[in-house]
Amino acid sequence: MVTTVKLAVIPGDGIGPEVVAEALKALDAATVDSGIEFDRTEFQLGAARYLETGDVLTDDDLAAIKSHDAILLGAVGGVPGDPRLVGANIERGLLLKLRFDLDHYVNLRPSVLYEGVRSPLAEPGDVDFVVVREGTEGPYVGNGGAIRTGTPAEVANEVSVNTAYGVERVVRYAFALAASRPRQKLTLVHKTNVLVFAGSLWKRTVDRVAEEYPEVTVDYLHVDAATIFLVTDPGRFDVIVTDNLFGDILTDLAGAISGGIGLAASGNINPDGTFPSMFEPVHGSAPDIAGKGIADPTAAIGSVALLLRHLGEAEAAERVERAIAADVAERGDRPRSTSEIGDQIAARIQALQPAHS
Ligand SMILES: NC(=O)C1=CN([C@@H]2O[C@H](COP(=O)(O)OP(=O)(O)OC[C@H]3O[C@@H](n4cnc5c(N)ncnc54)[C@H](O)[C@@H]3O)[C@@H](O)[C@H]2O)C=CC1
Ligand SMILES: CC(C)CC(=O)C(=O)O
Ligand SMILES: [Mg+2]
Repeated sequence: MVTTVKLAVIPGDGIGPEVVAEALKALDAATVDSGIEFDRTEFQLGAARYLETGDVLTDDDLAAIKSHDAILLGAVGGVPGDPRLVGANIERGLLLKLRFDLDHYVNLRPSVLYEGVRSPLAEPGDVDFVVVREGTEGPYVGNGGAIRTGTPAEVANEVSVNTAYGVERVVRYAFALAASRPRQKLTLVHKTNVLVFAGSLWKRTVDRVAEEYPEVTVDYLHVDAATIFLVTDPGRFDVIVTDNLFGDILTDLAGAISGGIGLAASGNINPDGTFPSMFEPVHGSAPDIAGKGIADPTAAIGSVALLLRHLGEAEAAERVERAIAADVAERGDRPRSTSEIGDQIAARIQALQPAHS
């Protein structure tokens, strides 16, 4: 019997469509002759659509996306500072709206330094950790405003929202993940010394849930110190749990130390299964390299592995991951185009036969 998965594909802007095309090659290669097939619908959303039509995300778009089983997204957003996009709020009105409305409260961002990949760190050691970034709260919720805008007396607020409900559910997810990994370690990253109200809620929640996981070693770092240790001793991290803003920043750094942002995959997960989860590279639309065919599609392909694992297709996910590991191990300094990398990873995926065949 073949299971059909309804997949919403949002290529987006800049390098988004370039890397999504390669991710779809990997998805096809991983699921050829398998028990799963993808019924794909493409949604043209992002800065380009906004400039053409004035729409960011209509109610019809949202309803249609919700009717799918999963989402694959490239990246959205134009050139930072483009005056035509001021006020359009593509990131908040599209990307964050999807994450919030589809209750993607876990933003899962693994970092592995694959063998053969060069890190900018002289002695990176064993880099293998996962950032569990809260995805629906924090300073990204749009709880703010400004007065006297444009005058010397302007005041702008952007208030971070942290609820007991929201913090507890992501902390519980992070503990369960830590308990399932060999090193069983969880690090809370926050700024409890200054952000005392939110910090206290996060710390108390971690301490309380920790009592249910005696096998998990719990550590705490202020976010500024965490940036030091990510660079000087990344091997100390296993699972990091943190808020939306800190997680956003730390995962670009994590991508950089693990060989580059072009390798960093992510999943916006709704663990309850009420809404479709969304898989995307950590990076943005990279307008500086868009259209040149030089974007690294590995992060988007890695996001396909996360998608497959989320759908319960562990064997196919593993083949994608093994193909990526084999590809990056042999990269060296040889320049390859986006499509060359995608073709070669897809060929490796196909060559790795399923264990049962
Ligand atoms: N999930 C999303 O859709 C995200 C969207 N954005 C949006 O993307 C636009 C550009 O944002 P930036 O801050 O410049 O971040 P960015 O991640 O797009 O680019 C930062 C740097 O990394 C490089 N880079 C990114 N992905 C790469 C890849 N796959 N291969 C090789 N190099 C890569 C870029 O060339 C650039 O030099 C903005 O409009 C921003 O709001 C930013 C982050 C995430
Ligand atoms: C709109 C931003 C929150 C996107 C981003 O930078 C991210 O999710 O990493
Ligand atoms: Mg980011």
